[in-house]
Amino acid sequence: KNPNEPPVVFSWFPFFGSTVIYGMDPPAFFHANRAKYGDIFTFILLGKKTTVYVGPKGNDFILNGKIKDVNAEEIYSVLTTPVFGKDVVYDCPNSKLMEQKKFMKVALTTQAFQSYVPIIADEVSSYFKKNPLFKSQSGIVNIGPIMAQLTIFTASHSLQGKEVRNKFDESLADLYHDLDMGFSAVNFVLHWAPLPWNNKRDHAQRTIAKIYMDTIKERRAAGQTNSQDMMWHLMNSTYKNGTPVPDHEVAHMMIALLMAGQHSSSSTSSWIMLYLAARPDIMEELYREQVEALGADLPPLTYEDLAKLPLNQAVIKETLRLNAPIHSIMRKVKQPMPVPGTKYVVPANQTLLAAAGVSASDPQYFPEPDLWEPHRWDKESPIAPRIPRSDPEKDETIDYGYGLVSKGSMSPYLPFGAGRHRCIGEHFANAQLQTITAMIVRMFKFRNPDGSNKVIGTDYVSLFSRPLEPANVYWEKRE
Ligand code: HEM
Ligand SMILES: N#Cc1ccc(COc2ccc(/C=C/c3ccc(C(F)(F)[C@](O)(Cn4cnnn4)c4ccc(F)cc4F)nc3)cc2)cc1
Repeated sequence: KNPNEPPVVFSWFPFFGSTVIYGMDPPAFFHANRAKYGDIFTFILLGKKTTVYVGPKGNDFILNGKIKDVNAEEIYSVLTTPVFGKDVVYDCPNSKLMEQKKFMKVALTTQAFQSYVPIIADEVSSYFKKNPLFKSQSGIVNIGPIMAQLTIFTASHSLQGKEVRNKFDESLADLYHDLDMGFSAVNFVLHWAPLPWNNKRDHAQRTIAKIYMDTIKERRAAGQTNSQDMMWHLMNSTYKNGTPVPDHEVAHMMIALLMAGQHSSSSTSSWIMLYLAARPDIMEELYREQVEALGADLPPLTYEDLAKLPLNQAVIKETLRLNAPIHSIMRKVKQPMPVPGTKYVVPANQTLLAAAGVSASDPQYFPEPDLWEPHRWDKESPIAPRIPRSDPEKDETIDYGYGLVSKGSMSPYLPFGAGRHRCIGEHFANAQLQTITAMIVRMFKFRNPDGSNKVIGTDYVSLFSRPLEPANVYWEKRE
């Protein structure tokens, strides 16, 4: 028992340690051990000492850690590089990732969102018109696969471009599935294993990358259009050292963005539909909110309309509070890290784990934390979040090379992370999720098949937490 290191979670097993008990339900594992040991404790994850530091201080310690102290790519690259492809994201120096995030962010402008919202809205309406499962007036459907299809159609058409969207109706869907098989938690540990699916993953990665590179050549030959999509921006970007972004890096960044957006948004949109089925009253309120704000004839949705629908926005915010798709953010410790305010020093070569979701369900910040209640985000709500309003000066923002990001160091609500590795897809994700939700509210009424207000449990085994399957919803069309 080393007094200079955080307490270690007891376990009977050498090597495996607490891996399985953590892997089955990470939030339960975090809460149970926080009660026993406090905000900072170490557990053994597949032979690796992993120090968890929860709460706003822990989030700040890990997410705003200095680049000389904490490293993301050494942990994530084994998982992401075989799926995305080489030379991008975690297969390059962090300084290059910062430039790549700047290129991506440049493409995610208000003007781009203004063109994306009608595209997403049309994809949603035509999806339900075409899908034979929704021919009748009402029925029961397993919602996960529906939202996964909706997400890939809406994200590929808006963010990736029309050519890519059309290819999802042909070969790309199966290739994407093979690639996706490689994007799983087990590959975190068995990435080296010649597992059958890893060969399919590698073939899919090369084939999809080639599809993107052929599309890039076609577009170059056709000459500049005014299209807003991500591919054009990446194709016309140049690194600080004067090198234009090579075609293979454009293709690999497009795959990275496809994977990021797909898993995070399909998980979140599935949760949203399950919460609306559990709370039909909220779904009715959302419908009335649109009628009052946009008119009873419900005109085609625009990007500006989304800001007129505060409850619609709160539904996404509240869902991400309870069901953030990334439950564990991990970093490799590069040199000993003294923990401020304690006698602890986290040794080099250990893993640090930030679990931002723990403070998002802490009663100290969110009264009745386990209650999914979008109205808690209303001004005068009795269960309003108690987020220490760190005054604007102190709520420092910092620029790592891709624009100002809030350090978010005192916030108990960080579904998009914070600091150097913070998400650049937040605004796209919100526009996509708000549009999908608003369109579905227009077409359907949901409830649980048994009429209860229950919500299904979480599958933590895959890389992104998502609802257990099957998760059935009773739906009926609004006349
Ligand atoms: C609900 C949707 C989403 C959630 C909850 C989410 C969450 C996160 C989180 C927690 C991180 C920080 C990871 C870390 O610190 O290790 C992150 C990073 C990132 N996300 Fe997202 N994300 C979402 C959607 C998206 C979308 C749609 C895109 C792309 C269009 C995207 C692209 C990225 C990128 C490029 C990073 C930077 C990784 C790094 O700098 O290391 N995300 N996201
Ligand atoms: N027994 C057992 C047993 C033990 C343990 C477990 C489970 O243990 C764990 C532990 C950690 C994790 C971490 C999730 C994790 C991290 C990084 C990424 C990512 F890098 F991929 C991402 O951030 C994703 N992203 C960002 N925004 N949207 N998506 C990203 C970044 C940039 C980019 F361009 C594309 C990206 F998509 N993805 C996921 C998941 C499961 C199960 C079973």
